[in-house]
Amino acid sequence: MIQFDAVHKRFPNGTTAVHDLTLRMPEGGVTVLVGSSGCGKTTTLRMINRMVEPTSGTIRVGGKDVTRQDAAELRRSIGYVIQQAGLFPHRTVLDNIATVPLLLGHGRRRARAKAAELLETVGLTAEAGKRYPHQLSGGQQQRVGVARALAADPPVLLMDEPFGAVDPVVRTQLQDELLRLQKELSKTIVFVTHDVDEAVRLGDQIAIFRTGGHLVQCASPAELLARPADDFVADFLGAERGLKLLSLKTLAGVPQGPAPEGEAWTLVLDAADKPLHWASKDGAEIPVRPLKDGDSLLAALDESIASPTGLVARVDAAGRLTGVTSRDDIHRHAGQAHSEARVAA
Ligand SMILES: Nc1ncnc2c1ncn2[C@@H]1O[C@H](COP(=O)(O)OP(=O)(O)OP(=O)(O)O)[C@@H](O)[C@H]1O
Repeated sequence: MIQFDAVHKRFPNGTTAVHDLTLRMPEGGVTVLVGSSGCGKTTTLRMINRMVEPTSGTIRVGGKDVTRQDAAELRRSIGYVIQQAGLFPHRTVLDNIATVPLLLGHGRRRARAKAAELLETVGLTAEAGKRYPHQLSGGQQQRVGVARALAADPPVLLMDEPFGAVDPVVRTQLQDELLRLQKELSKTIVFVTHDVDEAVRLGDQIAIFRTGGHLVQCASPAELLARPADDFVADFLGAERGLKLLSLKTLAGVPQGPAPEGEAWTLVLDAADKPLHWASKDGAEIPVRPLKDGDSLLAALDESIASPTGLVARVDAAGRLTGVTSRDDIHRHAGQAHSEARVAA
């Protein structure tokens, strides 16, 4: 767990970057820091590993005051990932990842073996390990950055806009990858971003800052979306708060019934019962996007609008049809999700 108590940071030029910050970042969870430019997110992050020293207040990591620990040692025990990956250009990818284990005194062979294992963990091939950073795409470089930060198996990972410089498709892939890794590794992650959708997707809790380094609200994504503390938070989250909330709720538990037969539209399946498309009596075909229980209510709402029948095809993990759900049922559950979030908040 990371605990900030009454932390202030005032730079020598008089700028207050962080103002009286008291914040708890739970162990094994992802805390996302968001807010407009210059509101103190990076400064907050960098005070955790003492790249910036607080003016007053205390920061504890795992119960220990960071200012009482050797700064270099502390930094080695905390993974740090930045936007441009920050890789050493003249070292191979494998050697980049092996840097920290080497610094920690592991032998060269052990450090490289660990690096090879991590390459695979972040979804890169052994061949990529032999290349130099400039020979990789931006998304691959970010994966290397994550692998390098994980190399010492630190309990804490600091990530400063790690996916800010890649296109939206790669960004979504990297987010998925991080969520998958986090399920396995349960690190205590502090993640800075400008992107509200990224925050909602990744955060167990989101801390919203405003200029002057003031923390305005810290809550789970569902709580924030259902009950923003003030107009600043509401504006920051954007006009589509309701839809964002639906992105957090899944289809599991929403009723389904048999697919219609002999009506204006029929759901066509292949031999393995996998939905192919909707077909009308006069031969028109409309694509179908079958959804699984783990897909979001937002995806279901979207598909129910695209579907010519208002019905959403539901499939099991193997892609076989389990039933269909009506637009009305999706609306009802969407409404329920909102009331539950309001009550819980
Ligand atoms: N070394 C420094 N000396 C003086 N002022 C600084 C220093 N570093 C940051 N600041 C100022 O402190 C404030 C907070 O900066 P910080 O980088 O923490 O914000 P941020 O929320 O991460 O911003 P961004 O989203 O633009 O990266 C800003 O006004 C910034 O100009």
